[in-house]
Amino acid sequence: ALLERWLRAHPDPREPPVLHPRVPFIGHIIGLLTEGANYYKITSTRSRHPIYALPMLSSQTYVVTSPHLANYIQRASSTLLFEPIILPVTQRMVGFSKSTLEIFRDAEAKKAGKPSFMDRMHNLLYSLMGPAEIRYQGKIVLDQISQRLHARSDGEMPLFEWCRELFSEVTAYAFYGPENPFELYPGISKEFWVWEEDMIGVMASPIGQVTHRKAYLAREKVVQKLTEYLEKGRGQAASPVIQARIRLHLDAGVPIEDTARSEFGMLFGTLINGSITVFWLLNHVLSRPQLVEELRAEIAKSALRIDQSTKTTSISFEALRSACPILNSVLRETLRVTAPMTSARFVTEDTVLADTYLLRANSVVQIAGGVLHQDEEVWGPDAREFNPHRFVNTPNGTRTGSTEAEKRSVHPAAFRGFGGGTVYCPGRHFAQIEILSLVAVLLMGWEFTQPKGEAGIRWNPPMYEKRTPIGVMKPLRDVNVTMKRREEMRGIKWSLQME
Ligand code: HEM
Repeated sequence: ALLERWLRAHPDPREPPVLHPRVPFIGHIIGLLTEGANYYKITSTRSRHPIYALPMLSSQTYVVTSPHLANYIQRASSTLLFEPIILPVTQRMVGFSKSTLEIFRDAEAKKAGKPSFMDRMHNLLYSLMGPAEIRYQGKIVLDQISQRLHARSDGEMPLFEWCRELFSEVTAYAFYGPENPFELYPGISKEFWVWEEDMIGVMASPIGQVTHRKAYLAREKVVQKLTEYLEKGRGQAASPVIQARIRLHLDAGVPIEDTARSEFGMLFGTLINGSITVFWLLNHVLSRPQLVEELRAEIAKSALRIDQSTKTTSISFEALRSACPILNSVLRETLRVTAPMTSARFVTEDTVLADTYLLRANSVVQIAGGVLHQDEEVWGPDAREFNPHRFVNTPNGTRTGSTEAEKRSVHPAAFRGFGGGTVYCPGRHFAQIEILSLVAVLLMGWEFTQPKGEAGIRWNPPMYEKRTPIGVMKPLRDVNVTMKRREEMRGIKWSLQME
């Protein structure tokens, strides 16, 4: 307490204002653990500064709530690093060994000024997942979605569970090939989501295998199947990006089991945010009948082709991307209201931000996406509402307001759905192919009505806002619907195309 008092009395005047916890040392840690993504909203209401410091034990976390400063954080990528944060987090998440962690840290290469293991991984992902490189994999995922929807019969279902199963299976197929564990062992997808449900518990507990046994065992089952996948050489049919990742690991001397654990971490990136986003997008659209009609008209006009001779209806992803502004806007708006991304970076040396704020070495700085996404200054008075047309004119979004001056384009760093700067999600092009195409075919081909015996569909479940902010927020309950082919689309064969 004395030390804390001394530190409080001697801050550098350039340091961001400090928001002291109500319980000394650990108050903010307790707040984050109990309030999750919500906690930054609570502290930002108390602080009201564009950047402030939350002291935690002997260190501190700076929280950024202005798009202008978020932009500076993105640009200071030589001293504000993702790697010192993501490596220990991934190790706790997937459980690889200490020796593998050292291979990933690659101190030798860094000392010699050569690209480290993580640099090479970063370059590999960004070079193999660009819009052009991802087209072949895009075609596979679209074929998979078409085939699986054809095989589906009408009936009742829990929408979130259905979305995540379908999305997990088609995505795993596109990344890991036809002999991926999700394809060979149908129960594995469920195991993956059992782990996801309690992954924070497994990560936070020093003895997760005892205290959060169910989730821990589920993870180990998936890892075991991924290890078998690698041992049997099934990765040879994987996408180019996965083949290159596997080669990079094995060439660097990472054991097969830890390579499998690293791929388990990749599944976290590829499956979770996308599945949850599809659910929320459908929820926001299907609960607004007028928006459903508007989107159907947009897709029918710009992206749908009907071949009467073969009774095939095709939807072109390229047209969805470039000629369906409302659909694209709805995707970004869905992320804006459900994704409180925090872009955490480790401050490796004292850094002065925007010529004004001093960030101390060995601290953490986070961009509070959840706060930024609800800021009325940034988005206008309807910041807390879902506005499907917000991103129609520009991908950065337009501020709502009553005068022309108020209706200005939003700062490009305010939308945090895919991060930004050097850690701009490399999977975003692929996610866009899957999500836009899946939603478009569901809207054109199916109706979602209330299940028998129920008074209506219970749309808009509450979001799991109190979870530690790791991605798009999950719904706290599922939404039951009856999914039925539209009369005018019966007997039609669907084909999702890239072009
Ligand atoms: C809707 C779907 C998705 C969302 C909302 C999303 C969101 C994000 C965000 C916000 C970040 C930045 C994290 C930060 O700044 O700290 C990120 C990074 C990342 N994402 Fe995604 N993502 C999605 C889909 C995917 C897919 C399909 C992949 C598959 C490859 C992927 C792989 C990654 C990876 C590997 C990183 C870390 C990049 C690096 O180390 O530089 N994501 N994602």
